[in-house]
Amino acid sequence: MPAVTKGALLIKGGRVVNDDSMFDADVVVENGIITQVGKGLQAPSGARVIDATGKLILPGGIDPHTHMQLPFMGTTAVDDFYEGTKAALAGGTTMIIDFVIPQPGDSLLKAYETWRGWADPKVCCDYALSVAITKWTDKTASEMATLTNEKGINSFKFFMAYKNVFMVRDDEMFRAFQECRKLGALARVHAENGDVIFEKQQSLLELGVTGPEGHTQSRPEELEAEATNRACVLASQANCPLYVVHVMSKGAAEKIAEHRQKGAIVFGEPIAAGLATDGSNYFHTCWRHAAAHVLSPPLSHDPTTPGALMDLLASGQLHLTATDNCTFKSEQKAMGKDDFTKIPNGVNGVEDRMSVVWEKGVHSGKLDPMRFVAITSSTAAKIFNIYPQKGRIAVGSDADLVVVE
Ligand SMILES: NC(=O)NCCC(=O)O
Ligand SMILES: [Zn+2]
Ligand SMILES: [Zn+2]
Repeated sequence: MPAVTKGALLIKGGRVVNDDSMFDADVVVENGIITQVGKGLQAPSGARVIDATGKLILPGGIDPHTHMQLPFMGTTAVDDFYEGTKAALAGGTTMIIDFVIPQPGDSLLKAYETWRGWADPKVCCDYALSVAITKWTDKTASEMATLTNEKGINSFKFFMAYKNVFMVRDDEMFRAFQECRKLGALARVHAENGDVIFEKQQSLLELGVTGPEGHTQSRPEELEAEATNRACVLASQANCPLYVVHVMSKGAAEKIAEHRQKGAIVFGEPIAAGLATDGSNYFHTCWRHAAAHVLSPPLSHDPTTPGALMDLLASGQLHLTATDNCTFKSEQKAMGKDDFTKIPNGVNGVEDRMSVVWEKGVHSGKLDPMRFVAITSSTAAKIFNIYPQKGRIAVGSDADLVVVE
C-alpha cells in the first residue's frame, strides 16, 4: 500500500500565475512544499483534492510592512501577532515582515528578543523581522552585525519623523547606512521631515487647530518629497541600497524615480490605504471617521494620487505593496480628541491589501495578474532574499498558495 503523505494536497484544473508566466497546471503539495506542477497530475495517496477549475492559483501575499501590537504614542496597536496574522491569512497574505522598534538607546538585541517573544507563540502565518534604529550609540554597529550574522536580520529601518520619539538625525542615519552597506543589509526609511512637521504642529495648535485636519495640514507633501530625496542622497553617499516605506505622494515617488534614473538602487513601497483613498477623509464631519484615517505620512490631499501610485506600480517605477498595518480602536484614537498630535498614527490593511490591489489594479485594467503577483508577493521575496522559497509557484517552493475566482 502506498504511504499516505500527511497534509498532501492536489489543486486541480487551475491556472498558475507567477510574476513572469501564467499557465494551466495542477499543483501537488506534500509536507508544506510544492512537489509537482504540471498537467494531469495524480493525487498522492490520502491527498485532499481541490477543484480550481476556472480559478487562478497565486503565490501567497507577502506584506513587507506591519506593526502588530506596537507600543506607540502612549498605547498599543490592537492587532497583535495572533489577530493580525489571522487577518492576513483571511485576506490571502501568507507572510508578513514586522518591525522591531526599540526605544531610543535600548539594546537592539533585547528589543529583537522582545518581538520574538511576542510573535513566536501567536503567529498564524510566516513572519520575518526588520529592526529599527532609533538612536546611534557605541553599541549600534556591533548589535547590527550580530543581528545580521546570527539572527538573520537583513534590513534596518530609520524614522525621519516622530521627533523626540523614534526620529534619527542625518548623521546617525548616514553612519548606520554605512554599516548596512558593510553588512549587506537593506536600509528602509520612513521619509518625512520631522523637524519641520514638529514646528508646524505647534503653530497649528497655537492657531486653535486641534482636529484631524491639523494632521494633514502639518505634514505638506513637500516634506515627504524632501525627506525622500535626502534619504536617497545619504544612501548614495553611503553607497547603500535604499527602500522607502509607505510612499504616499506623487512628489516622493518622483524623487525615487529621479534617483533611479541616475543609477541608484531605491525601492518604493506604496501601501493599501494610499492606493485606496485620499486625504479628504481628514475633513470628514465625523471626528471618528477622520481620526481613523490618521497615519503618517498622511493620505494625499490630491484625489488623483491613489490612481497615480497604481500607475507607477504598473509601470515599474514603484515596486511593491505593503500595508503599514498598525490599528487603533476609536477609543485609542480619542486620546487626540483635543489635540491632533496625540491621535495614535496608523491604519488597517493587512486583511484588505490583496483585494484592494486586485480591485484598483487588475480589475481596473492597469495590471495583469502577473504584475499583481510581482507587487504583492514575488518582488518582496526577491528584495528580502527569500525567493524562490516564497513568491513563486514552482517545485521546491513553500506551498503558500491562494486560489482566487
Ligand atoms: N504610519 C503610521 O502612521 N503608523 C505606523 C508607524 C509608521 O510606520 O510610521
Ligand atoms: Zn512610518
Ligand atoms: Zn510603518
